[in-house]
Amino acid sequence: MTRKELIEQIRKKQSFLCVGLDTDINKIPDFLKETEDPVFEFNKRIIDATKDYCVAYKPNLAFYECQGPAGWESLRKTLEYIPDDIFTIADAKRGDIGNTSTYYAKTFFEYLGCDSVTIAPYMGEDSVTPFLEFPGKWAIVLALTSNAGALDFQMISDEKGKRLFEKVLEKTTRWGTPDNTMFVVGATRAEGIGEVRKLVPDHFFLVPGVGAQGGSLEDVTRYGWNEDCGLLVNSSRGIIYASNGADFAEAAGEKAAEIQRIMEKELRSRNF
Ligand SMILES: O=c1ccn([C@@H]2O[C@H](COP(=O)(O)O)[C@@H](O)[C@H]2O)c(=O)[nH]1
Repeated sequence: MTRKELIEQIRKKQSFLCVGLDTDINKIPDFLKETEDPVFEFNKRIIDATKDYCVAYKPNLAFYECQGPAGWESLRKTLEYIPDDIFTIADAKRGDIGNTSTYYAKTFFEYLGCDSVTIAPYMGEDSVTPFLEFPGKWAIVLALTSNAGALDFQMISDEKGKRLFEKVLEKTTRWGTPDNTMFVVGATRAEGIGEVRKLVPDHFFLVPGVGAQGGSLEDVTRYGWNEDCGLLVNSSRGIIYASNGADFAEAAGEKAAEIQRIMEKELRSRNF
């Protein structure tokens, strides 16, 4: 999906919500466990209930890979089921020597047909650029993450006071463009979102950390907004486990609709 198409979807749906498909087999309602593919059946119902309120889905690979070949099949079927006009993110946090990164890119972009994949940039240029060679596809590079451990490396400063996450932004913006690169910036660091926005005014941010991790949607919008919206805000557990009963899909739909209404207010107040 191109940037123009993504922005069109945000305008049309008045939403910049990404629903995280972190589908934990242990949290799936019992009645679905009797089906042939419980993870897919769960996701299918979540997608049916939430697709009108979101512009992106983000399956996190950990929840699928742990199931072996069956998990990969659940993931493949899920991605195939997601409507074509919704942006898909494989949250896989990949990146390796160039030759290997090319094959990761082929896996996510060609075999699974995802629009984007999350990238850990620690191995540098040749680990990231292979993901930028696929027209219409995106690399979503970890910049300032939402977890406590973000402080261990990302905030380390060099002798001039430049922090590691700033160096990541400076370098990666030279390798790609705002049409094929996004950055992960955690919602738990509202002031950090503002700092990143100043450094990269044009790029889209994937922002996890609202909902279960406590980040504020209003703060994310205040600090992260750019003239194209520039935000995809993810919530996983807060939506897909809004209820653990037979009404789980209905509850997920209600939660997604509630977030979309807040987003619509934010978008309209900026004449978007
Ligand atoms: O900085 C980061 C990067 C990725 N994540 C991932 O996003 C979701 C968040 O799930 P919630 O249930 O909404 O907390 C999950 O897949 C993480 O692995 C992140 O949280 N922070």
